Amino acid sequence: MSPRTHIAVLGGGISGLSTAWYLARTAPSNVSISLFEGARRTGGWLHSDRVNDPKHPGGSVLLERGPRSLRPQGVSGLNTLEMVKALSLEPEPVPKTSPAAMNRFIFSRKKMHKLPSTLMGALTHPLLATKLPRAGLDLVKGSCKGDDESIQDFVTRRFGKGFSDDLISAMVHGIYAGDVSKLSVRSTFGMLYHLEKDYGSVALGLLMGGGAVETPWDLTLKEKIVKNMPELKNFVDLTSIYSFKNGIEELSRALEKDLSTNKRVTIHKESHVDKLDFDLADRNVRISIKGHNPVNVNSVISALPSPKLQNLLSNTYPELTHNPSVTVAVVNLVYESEKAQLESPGFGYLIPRSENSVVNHQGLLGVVFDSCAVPSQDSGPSRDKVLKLTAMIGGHMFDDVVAHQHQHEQEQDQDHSGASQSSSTVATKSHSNKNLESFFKDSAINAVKKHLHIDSTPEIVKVHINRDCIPQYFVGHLQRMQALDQTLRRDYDGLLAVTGAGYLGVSVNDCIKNAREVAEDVVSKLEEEDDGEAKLVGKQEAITGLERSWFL
Ligand SMILES: C=Cc1c2[nH]c(c1C)Cc1[nH]c(c(CCC(=O)O)c1C)Cc1[nH]c(c(C)c1CCC(=O)O)Cc1[nH]c(c(C)c1C=C)C2
Repeated sequence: MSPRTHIAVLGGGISGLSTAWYLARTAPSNVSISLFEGARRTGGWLHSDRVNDPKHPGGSVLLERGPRSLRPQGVSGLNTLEMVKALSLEPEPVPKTSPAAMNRFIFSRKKMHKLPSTLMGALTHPLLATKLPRAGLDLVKGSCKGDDESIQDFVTRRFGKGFSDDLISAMVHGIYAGDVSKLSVRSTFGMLYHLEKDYGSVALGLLMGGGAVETPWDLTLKEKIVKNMPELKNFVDLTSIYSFKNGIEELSRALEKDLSTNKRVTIHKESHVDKLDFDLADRNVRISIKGHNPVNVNSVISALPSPKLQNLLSNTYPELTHNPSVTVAVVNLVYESEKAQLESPGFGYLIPRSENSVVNHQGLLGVVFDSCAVPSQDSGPSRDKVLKLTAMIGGHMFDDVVAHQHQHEQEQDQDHSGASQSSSTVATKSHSNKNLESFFKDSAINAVKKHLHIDSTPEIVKVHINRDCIPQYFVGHLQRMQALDQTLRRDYDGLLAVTGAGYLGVSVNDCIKNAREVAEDVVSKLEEEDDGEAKLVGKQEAITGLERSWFL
């Protein structure tokens, strides 16, 4: 029986791989799936490297570039765990009782402070003690008049000026590497928005047990997973975060391996998709690929960054290009543990915006204590003999930091040569990139000296600049996603759906859950024909991948 319905997935990141995987698990056998991976996935934010340890022959350390752990809690956490089990991966759990689970810090006013672990803890945090009388405002303040506002405006309106400068801006650095004055409160901290809308006060709403943001689809999914895999409950109850021996990237590798053994799935590696042409009457999409013959399919699910999708379309959708993505420089530092120890073990520390002009003019977002956060990833003699730290730099401050550094370089060059630069642009650029990496390296080492009092020289230093790695949900994001939902439905009638970190959640768990939702929805639109085979048909409620934007 030859396949009659062909679905294409664009993008080889965790969202694209998960979408293809869920399609392969749920679509009837006559449906074929093509995954166009695009640029090399290993260049991405979820990449892990294993590096030989020069001081301990035979030993190796794992260096991560981006998020290094997953949370098992909530419906999205449970959903990822179910995938982990289905792929026979072995999670390395970090128990709730470990220092990494209990101690997250914020460096402010020359001191480390423990980050609160609950929203109520945040409202009564010592860093905010002087502002507490204003926090009482939350109980009497009215709700936001519009549909959205920045995190800073929300927090200032409810709790008074200054709240967002310390605690909140630091937390926003640790998840979005973003700017509290630009990010949408509704899309990033939906719980706060809903507590205010439903109870008129964040504190009151919390006391009343409110704030959960779960769609009907989430609730059904949770019920299904808990019923089918009751054994996950124990793991969730005991585990704060988990990773894998070879890092988070094990998940993408396992998905790719599983897909490559499935006869219905074709993986087009390093395929550069140029253009998408839609024929609504024939229900066909023509995919043009650089250097290859075009491929015709019945439906496309794009898991590409949204500006990349815009480049493939004839129509213009401002919603795809409104939000920028930030660049984060990641500096992995490996010290010999005999010479370098943490005073307070934990997950790491974050730097708030308010510290920026004082100690953090170099754009430091925070530092992860890797060997404490996810122990057990280093092998052989390196285990327990290294202190691994990762500094994250830039984010929303990246361009300013780079501009500042270039200006500094030019001033130094002029001082040395007494003349302005005359080298070619290319030479200047590569020279600057090298200088930039060495600047990030020095910034990271100096920050660790200053904040953690670690003076020894690191044995391994790796700098990686993750370009455009975290999409920034600016104010009005959800409304733009709702508008996009309507226009995609109108213009493509189910021939194009979208998923990925640029739309409805940046976390790995969100990306996987949203991939599942779009894949299962597309499969549910397959209609059985007289001969018993399944075919994709156009319908009033064609799938776009953005349906849940109406429930958030
Ligand atoms: C210092 C900067 C960063 C640190 N992690 C990230 C940045 C930019 C990236 C990141 N962190 C989280 C996410 C989303 C979830 C995911 O995909 O796993 C992303 C993209 C999770 C996260 N990290 C912190 C918090 C409070 C959260 C939310 C969920 C959770 O509680 O796990 C805090 C945090 N991040 C970093 C540090 C050093 C830190 C706390 C001390 C590093």
